[in-house]
Amino acid sequence: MEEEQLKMIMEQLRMSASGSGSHTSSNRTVSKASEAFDKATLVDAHNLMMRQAAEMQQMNLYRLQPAIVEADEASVGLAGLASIRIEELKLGVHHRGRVLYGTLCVDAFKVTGVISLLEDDRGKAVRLLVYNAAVSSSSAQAVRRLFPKDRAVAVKEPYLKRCVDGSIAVRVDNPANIVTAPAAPAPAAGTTHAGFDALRAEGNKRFASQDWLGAIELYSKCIDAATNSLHSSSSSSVKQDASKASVTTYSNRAEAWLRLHKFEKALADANKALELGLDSAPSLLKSFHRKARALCSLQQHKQSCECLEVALQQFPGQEEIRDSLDKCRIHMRQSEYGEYQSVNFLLDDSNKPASIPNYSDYVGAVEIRMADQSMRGRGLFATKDVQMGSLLLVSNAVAETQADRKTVYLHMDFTSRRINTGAQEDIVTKLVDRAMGSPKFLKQLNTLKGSSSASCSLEVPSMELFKPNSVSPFLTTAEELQDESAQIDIVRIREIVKYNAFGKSGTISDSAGAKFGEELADRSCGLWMLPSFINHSCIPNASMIFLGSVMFVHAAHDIRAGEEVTLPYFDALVPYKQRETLCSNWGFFCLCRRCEFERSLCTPLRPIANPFSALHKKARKEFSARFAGQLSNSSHSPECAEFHKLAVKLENTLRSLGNLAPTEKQWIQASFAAAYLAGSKPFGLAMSSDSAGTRLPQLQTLLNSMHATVPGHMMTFQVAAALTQPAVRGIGSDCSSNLAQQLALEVCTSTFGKHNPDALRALLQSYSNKKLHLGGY
Ligand SMILES: C[S@@+](CC[C@H](N)C(=O)[O-])C[C@H]1O[C@@H](n2cnc3c(N)ncnc32)[C@H](O)[C@@H]1O
Repeated sequence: MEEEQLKMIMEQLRMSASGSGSHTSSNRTVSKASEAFDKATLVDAHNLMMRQAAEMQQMNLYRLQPAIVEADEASVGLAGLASIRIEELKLGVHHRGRVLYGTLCVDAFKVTGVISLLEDDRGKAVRLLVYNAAVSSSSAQAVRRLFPKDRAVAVKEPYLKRCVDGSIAVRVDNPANIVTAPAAPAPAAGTTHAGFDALRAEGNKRFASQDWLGAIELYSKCIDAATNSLHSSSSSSVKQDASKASVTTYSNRAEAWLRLHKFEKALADANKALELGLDSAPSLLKSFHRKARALCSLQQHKQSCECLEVALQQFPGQEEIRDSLDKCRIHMRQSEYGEYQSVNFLLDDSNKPASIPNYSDYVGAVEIRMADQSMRGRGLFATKDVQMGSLLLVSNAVAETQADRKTVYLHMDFTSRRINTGAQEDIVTKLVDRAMGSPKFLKQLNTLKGSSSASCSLEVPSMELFKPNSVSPFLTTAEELQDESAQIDIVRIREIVKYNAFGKSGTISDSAGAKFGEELADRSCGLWMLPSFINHSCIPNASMIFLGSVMFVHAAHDIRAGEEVTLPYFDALVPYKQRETLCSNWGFFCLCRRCEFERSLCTPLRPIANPFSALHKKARKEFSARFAGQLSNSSHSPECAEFHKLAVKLENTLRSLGNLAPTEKQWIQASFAAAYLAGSKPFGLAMSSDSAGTRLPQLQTLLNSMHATVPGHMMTFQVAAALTQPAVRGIGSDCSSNLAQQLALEVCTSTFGKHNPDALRALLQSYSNKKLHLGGY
């Protein structure tokens, strides 16, 4: 990416995001409110901006996914807000307790935020800037559907700001602060059979062109018209037509909601279609399927199975339902008993991201409790003794971004006048979108740490909220759905992302933490609900792997009942100072035994730690290159000699430190593992002792240290996999011993969970052959 180009684009966007570009000729500096709210002038400016935005998009240099957060933005309920007119709005004021009603009088478009124009009942207009609305920037259609022309809207607690060019606009950072009125009722033509069919057919056309919102709008009109006819017509044939039309259309709308990942709405529509139940078999079948899919996506696998069992009773010969039921039962076993056949996928030669199966959530023998050290807040604890490799939980990402190299996520902070980039911005938008219409999801989300304030005051939420198949008492009530967005607080959501989201590709720069929005490298990032309660340790007892966007957490060592489950938040196979910085990015200071010990050795280790930290990335790279099948290649990077020297120096320092406990020595060796590896015989320099005769630890000894310190680390697994390779065994290390082979299997169990020895060996072999491509540290 050309930095200059990016800077230029950001600047253009910054201008247009502030209202309109100062380069737009038709924009004048306006000072008087009466001029500022003149509809004709504003429509002209709007149309010009829209054309310019389209031109910019045609340049198609980058796909920009911007999001902006500025003020404190908790959304309140509509009830009790007093209305305010456009001319009464005051500049720079957040009109608390007020609501602005109006009609969207132009086609909306999106640059950094959605831009539209709101007209009130006095014919005055004001530009509307809506940020963080989850509409794909590439789809002008989706923007128009979300903010349709001629639609009545209410803007809660409007905030009027002056833009850089002098124009003024109502700025909305939290999309939950805009309530769009339902579409106008269906025209009279819809009250005949042909009319219903026409509306539904038009909806189906929109559906076929993947305009889900457009389809939903037409389906809704069809349902309204059918319902009106049912109530108002005296003709029994019209009533029958109306009832048939609404059953099919509810079912179709359920599918459109499914496509939009609005599972609660999909479930409500599928339920309605089944309740009315007068439909012909194909539509009824589809409704069962749609209900089952919605329940499955809501992690209600038991209910999903029940739904399909009822369907099978009604349609005994239906193979499709039988197939779905079989699949659903697999999910049921996953979610209830943790029975996953993930190893099959891991060992499948053709394993590709696109073929990753759907996995259900699972909650094993863990619960949330207050952590022992109160400043750690809540943590996840084992409820019984668990063995190494036991599955603790499986969690689907609730929001994830897998950005490619062409996608740039922008964060424009107008308060600090900074523009940052980071995939976390996209997560915020996705979470807001998901929270709209899902009170249960919002409830779950709001249990996560979302501020820097005292961790000890955090509440311990009920585990029922996170367990798959648990419905009651978190059913969505009609009341909750009425003002579904009332609780969405975008500032809090942004903070939640800051404290809980992380990258999964396993490099230091990919981890999110408090580096929110600042790293161009933050391209992959996600949020997992229950795993967000797991605290960090530099000597963790759990490990995580990702299959697609699903996180599997295993016990990486035996864990006793009542013990806290911990994970490394970052690559913890690095020396103390690096870990300290990474912890501080997450907003805490680590008090684990390893950190306390290494802190006490900062002075003697400094001559090694400083040069190592500068070269650490190179060491990792060298190791990875050597590991990736080039072991026979005798060439190595010039730094290898440097790593070797550092490793020798470290061994001598450890010796001079006298009586270190074996665990303490292992911690230090693990911190500098990359230096040992890149400077060692099999992976780097072809020698294992220096001229003075200092011997470096054997590979197996080093592996033991890494495994004892950060089990489940990908580099640890790679070393274990290498131990099983003849190329490494042949170098005269102690790798061929049974003990070494046993250790390799143990490391594999820590990383991938319990499997039979043959499967573990196959995994080690498969990794050696580079067939596995997984996230994790
Ligand atoms: C993903 S959350 C973990 C759950 C959190 N403890 C809670 O109560 O919600 C990350 C936050 O937990 C706290 N934390 C995690 N590990 C910690 C540790 N080892 N020491 C102190 N605080 C820690 C920090 O405040 C961090 O920002």
